[in-house]
Amino acid sequence: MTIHNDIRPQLNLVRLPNGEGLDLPSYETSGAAGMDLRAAVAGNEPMTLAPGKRALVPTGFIFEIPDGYEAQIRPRSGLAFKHGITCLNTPGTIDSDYRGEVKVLLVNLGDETFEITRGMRIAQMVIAPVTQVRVAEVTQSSATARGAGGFGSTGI
Ligand SMILES: O=c1ccn([C@H]2C[C@H](O)[C@@H](COP(=O)(O)OP(=O)(O)OP(=O)(O)O)O2)c(=O)[nH]1
Repeated sequence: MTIHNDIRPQLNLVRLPNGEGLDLPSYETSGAAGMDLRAAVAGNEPMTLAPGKRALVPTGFIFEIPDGYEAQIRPRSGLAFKHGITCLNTPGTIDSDYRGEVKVLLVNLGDETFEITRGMRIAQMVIAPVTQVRVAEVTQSSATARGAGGFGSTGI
């Protein structure tokens, strides 16, 4: 019998044919919040992203996010700072019941064409707890000190 001392939730991954040979998503340091995701573009055919253009970049894996969690796909700050490469829909939401290939929606906000090569770490994925609520329609909202104040109502 195998005894598992690791109490972290388990993330099952299914490797797709285009993910053959790619490293698994991984935490780069022991305290990293996000796992880096790699581009599953063809090895002999890098994807080019011209300034202002967007592209859905495959990761080569199906992720089985554990029940009660979601995955958030976020940009890598280095790519954003150096090349203007970010996620258009940040944070992208991966639902726990999604069973398709996870893809990363990148956009080039820089002023030079960017080349995405196979295995390049293009984004990071944070696993976060999700709370679903019961929805109830009521006739009146409860009173609070803030009331309807917002958008700078407390001063800038
Ligand atoms: O960056 C992303 C965002 C989403 N997805 C996948 C996983 C997610 O569970 C599914 C649906 O995403 P979302 O809810 O953002 O899409 P939608 O536009 O609301 O479409 P749907 O009607 O399919 O929910 O698409 C990705 O692979 N990458």
